[in-house]
Amino acid sequence: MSAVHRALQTHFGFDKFRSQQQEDAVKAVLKGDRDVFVLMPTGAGKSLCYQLPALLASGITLVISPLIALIQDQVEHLKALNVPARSINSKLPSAERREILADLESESPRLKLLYITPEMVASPSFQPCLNSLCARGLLAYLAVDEAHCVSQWGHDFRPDYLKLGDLRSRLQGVPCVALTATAPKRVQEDIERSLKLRSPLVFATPVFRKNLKYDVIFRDLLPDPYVHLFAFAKEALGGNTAEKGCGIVYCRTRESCEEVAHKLTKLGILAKPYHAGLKAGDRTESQTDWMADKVPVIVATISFGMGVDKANVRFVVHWNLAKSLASYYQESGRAGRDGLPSSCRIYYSPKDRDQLNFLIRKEIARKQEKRGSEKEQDKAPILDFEAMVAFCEQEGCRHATISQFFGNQKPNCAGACDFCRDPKIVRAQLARAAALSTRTGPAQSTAPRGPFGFDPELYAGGKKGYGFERYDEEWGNEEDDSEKRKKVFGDLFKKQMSLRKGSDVAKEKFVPPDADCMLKDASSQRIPKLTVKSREHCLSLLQECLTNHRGAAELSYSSDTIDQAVEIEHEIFRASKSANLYKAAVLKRLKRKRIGAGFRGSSSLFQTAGDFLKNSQKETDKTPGDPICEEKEEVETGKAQKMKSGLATPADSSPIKAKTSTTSSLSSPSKKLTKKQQKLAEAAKDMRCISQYFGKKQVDTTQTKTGSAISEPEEEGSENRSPLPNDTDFITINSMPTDVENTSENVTAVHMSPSAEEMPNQDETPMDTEITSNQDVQGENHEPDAQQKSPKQSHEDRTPSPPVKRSRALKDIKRVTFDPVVQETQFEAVNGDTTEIKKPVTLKEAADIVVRCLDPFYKKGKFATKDLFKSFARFLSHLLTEGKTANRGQVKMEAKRLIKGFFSRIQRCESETDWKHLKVEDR
Ligand SMILES: Nc1ncnc2c1ncn2[C@@H]1O[C@H](COP(=O)(O)OP(=O)(O)OP(=O)(O)O)[C@@H](O)[C@H]1O
Ligand SMILES: [Zn+2]
Repeated sequence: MSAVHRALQTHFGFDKFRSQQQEDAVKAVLKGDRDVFVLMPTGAGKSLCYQLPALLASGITLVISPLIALIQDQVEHLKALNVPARSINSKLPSAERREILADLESESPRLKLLYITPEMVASPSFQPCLNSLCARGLLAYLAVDEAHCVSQWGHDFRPDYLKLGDLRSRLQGVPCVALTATAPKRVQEDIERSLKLRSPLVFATPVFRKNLKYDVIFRDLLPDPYVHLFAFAKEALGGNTAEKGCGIVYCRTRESCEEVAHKLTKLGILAKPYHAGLKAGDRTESQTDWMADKVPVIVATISFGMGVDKANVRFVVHWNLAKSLASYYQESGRAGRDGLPSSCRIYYSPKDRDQLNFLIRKEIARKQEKRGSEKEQDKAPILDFEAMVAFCEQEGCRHATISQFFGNQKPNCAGACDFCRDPKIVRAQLARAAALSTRTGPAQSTAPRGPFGFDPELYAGGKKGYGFERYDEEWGNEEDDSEKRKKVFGDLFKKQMSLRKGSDVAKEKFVPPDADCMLKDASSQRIPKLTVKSREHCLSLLQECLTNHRGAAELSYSSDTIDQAVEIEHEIFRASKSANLYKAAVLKRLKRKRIGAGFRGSSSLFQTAGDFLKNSQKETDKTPGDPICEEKEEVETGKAQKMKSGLATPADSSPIKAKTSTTSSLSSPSKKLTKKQQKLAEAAKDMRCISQYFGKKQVDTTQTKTGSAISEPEEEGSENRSPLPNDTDFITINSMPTDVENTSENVTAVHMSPSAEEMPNQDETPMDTEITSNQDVQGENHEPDAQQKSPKQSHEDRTPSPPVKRSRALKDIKRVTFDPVVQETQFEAVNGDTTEIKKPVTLKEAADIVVRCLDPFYKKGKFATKDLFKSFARFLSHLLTEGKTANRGQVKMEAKRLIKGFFSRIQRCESETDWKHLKVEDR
């Protein structure tokens, strides 16, 4: 037996080395002629690579370790083995410190290993001791544990580790051993450079594990991802004839853990969730049941798995993307530790990618704001994440990507990944995914800007580090809507106040999208002054337009129209150079669609679901592809028809529109508008709708002349001169792009004078209705807006009113509502209370109302499936219309009451039986 093996046995009690790498590394260190770099996974036994040589060499090994806690562990462990190891640190009692220093100063110190933090190494108090050891040639090795801390690319970067380069220079002739777990190539290079390792011998555990089969499935392309996952898990576990095996599904949120576990169990594989939201007892039970093979699948956030070493993990699924390729390798590496074939799969979704990308950037920005500066290291999480995304979106061997990422040679995959097994399938999947999304590159949506791609001013300060672990725990705990609203209001208010004080708000603070923001490129600030809220509002208009186009029978508001609207909005966003051009393009889309939409050929106020279906079918036949893009203007579509078609946007429901609606439906349902008139009216509505949301400076020439309102149109890119709330962009007539020039002129005309020529029915509106509406607007709706009003606006509100019509038009125009939900509610309240009082809602209208009321619940995961959501919406719509003649307001109230009652009794809708009782009890 060699001296090394004997020492291994005597001092550490091990019969053999754990791996060839470990033995080779120990021997290389012992030889002492070269620096050594040890790259092995956690738990592989790296420490032994310097501890054993330290015992065999003469002199002292100085071990740098980043944390006192880690040091204490190591020292305790070595002391228990009777190895003379000590540490000098700030927590050490002074008597002990004196004792250690005395030993180190002695002629032949007893100590073999001295553990120390990088801060202590650099501290003046330690310098005499260090110099003395150096001068007397008593330093055997310099060991740098957790060497990745030296790299700015590493997630644990410690500035004091950089000083180790200087130390290294002072310790000429003392071999250095750097140790870290598997690290990306660029981190390895950084370590070598920073620690001034001289052509080190590298001992690295190869990352390639041929028993692991990697693949990526695009989740959005699947008809039912849960069924897909179930089939995969079943196969990986060996079907029914399986010997005991188990699997892990990693999710980012608590909700998805619950959801996936529930689905798998329902489909036939017992699965338990594991996340920080569970009671400690339940969490432990999930883990112990899984460890004991009582439950085959654990569905967990990434907090699960630390220290879990289970050999028979047959699959590791990532339902959500990992934050970096390094993390993914580590997490997926929990599969197949027994060496048997196992599978690692990612259910990839670009939406998921965008969300995580946003979170990562937000976290970095938080950190930057906290520290007040950007640093090189800020780039690391982005690059790591981009590597993860590239892994999913690539056409190439997955194993090769991982190996090369960690600086290993390209391995012989031999069909252990989807690409090597069948590249055609991977390519086909990518092509389908590309067709589904207009997006092409991984980092496109949040293209880096500024030195590190971030504007540190963008986000609020954070509480701790990058804290990625928080993603898995807090992602699902979003503030509720009212909180968000309050925040938006609060921010606007503050901004207003600072403007009033004349403070210099040089740069608009970008309000980042909420976590559940559906916009693509949501955090992009490419278009100056275009806010997320504005975009979201436009999205909702497009979505609504699409929904109405398709019809309530499909109840498509909830899913595919959303996706479609998201695509259209994004397309407009990408193609627009300025906020005004963006808005004009949205307007154009809405306008086109509206003019062509509605219930063609029908002038009846009442339409059966059957008629509706027929109409929408006709429409579908006529307009293949993008329903918004393909227009067919129909001159004969009457106002009443349009109103009835359910194209009710917030502005559609405005008093002006309500009035028009009433009169048209009461007095002249068959009255035809000329094509131009119709365009004018529609443009007016659309413009008002968008403008109201954008909180525009609506230019009314009367106002302009009297100087009581905004006197100058805002110019593109100019600073805010307006005292109006600044969440907003401004549509002004002068700055409207040429392609909507006619429209904007007409808008002016309508706003200036909603005369009979443009809106022929208005004159027929009874005055009392008008006044009532106006009072409603003031009485019910001013309150929420109060904070946002500028002094000027308030002043205007107090000035004597012009004639009623104009006064009301101006009220609408000046109204600044930042929250589309609030706005919508307000307008609907007006609408319901006054103008449509006698008009019974159709099934389709009821469906619109129901879907809108129900949508927030769906988004909060209150429905087990989308189908359940649709089904429930359908059920409620029928319930609310069958044998009843209620108006919109009543239907809405009733819908809200039913939904509220429903969810007060159940946590989550799991099946159709959940609402069976509704008819009996609640109606
Ligand atoms: N040759 C060996 N035979 C058996 N056990 C070993 C051997 N070498 C090390 N070990 C044990 O393996 C465990 C992990 O070792 P160690 O803590 O050195 O891992 P590591 O690679 O440094 O991990 P980390 O990255 O967490 O620091 C320890 O309990 C250690 O005692
Ligand atoms: Zn491969």
